[in-house]
Amino acid sequence: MTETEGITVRGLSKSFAAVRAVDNLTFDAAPGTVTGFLGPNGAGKSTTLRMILGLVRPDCGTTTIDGQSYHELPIPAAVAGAALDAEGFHPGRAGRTHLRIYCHTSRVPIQRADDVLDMVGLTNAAHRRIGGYSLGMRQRLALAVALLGDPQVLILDEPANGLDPEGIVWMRTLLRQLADEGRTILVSSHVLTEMQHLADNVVIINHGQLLYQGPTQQASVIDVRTPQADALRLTLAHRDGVTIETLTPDRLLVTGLDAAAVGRTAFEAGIELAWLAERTGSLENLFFALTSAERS
Ligand SMILES: Nc1ncnc2c1ncn2[C@@H]1O[C@H](COP(=O)(O)OP(=O)(O)OP(=O)(O)O)[C@@H](O)[C@H]1O
Repeated sequence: MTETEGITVRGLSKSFAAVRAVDNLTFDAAPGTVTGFLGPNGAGKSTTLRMILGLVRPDCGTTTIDGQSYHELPIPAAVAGAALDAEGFHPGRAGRTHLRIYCHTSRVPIQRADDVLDMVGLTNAAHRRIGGYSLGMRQRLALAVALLGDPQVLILDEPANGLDPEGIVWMRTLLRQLADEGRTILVSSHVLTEMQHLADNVVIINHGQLLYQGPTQQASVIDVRTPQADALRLTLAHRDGVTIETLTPDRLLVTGLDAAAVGRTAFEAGIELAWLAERTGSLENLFFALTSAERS
């Protein structure tokens, strides 16, 4: 494994007919960390991951892995491994045969198939037909495929889906170990409590737009009411790392600043505040505060 620059996403947009699946999205996933990629159903997570992997062409914007677009990578499997779903396996094939075929197409030594089977705990099922695998076993096999090229970057779409509690702990331990080795792990999930334990940083999106990027543990959101919401929005918007969600015409949710910084900025700009609260705590609180904007 060599040095990596992680994943960058810059101004990424994609529409399918009238649906704006991803809307001017910018974020990073850094080496040595697990980045949780969160959002409600239909938020645009899978479309984003597919654009990073060169499977969907963006309308505009760029994504890089290790400083290059996916298509520019000389041996993609050696740089980025992906597990996008646990379907699409040939049911009549044994797990080991499936991996050996991938070894061939990915230009990886055939012995690597047994190594990754061992890593994902499927050695005993290596000769069984995939059609007889449980969903959790297929998830492990998908992860094994992603690991074949010993990549610096792993992109996983809902990898814990179908795993039992023991499997979830196993996955968490493995991903943590891979990140500690300096790899970049980008993992989408609906399981917020799991992300609280696993992810160093989270990226939360809704309607294809970034709502929050930051450390999981310090995740907090400032809930602010002001009769001058437009003015406050304009004043805060130019700050790096700040995202602002308009809940109602007089209420904003601000991330990327603490309550004192929001209050000070408003004071300095002569903007009246009616109410200011910092919501900290679980990732779940932050997620629901941010994604409930249109329900308020
Ligand atoms: N190939 C496609 N053709 C048409 N619309 C699409 C296509 N792919 C995605 N979409 C739409 O784009 C939006 C974002 O979908 P996407 O699958 O990226 O979201 P997601 O966050 O991964 O959702 P989920 O958590 O449910 O998997 C949705 O409205 C979806 O219906």
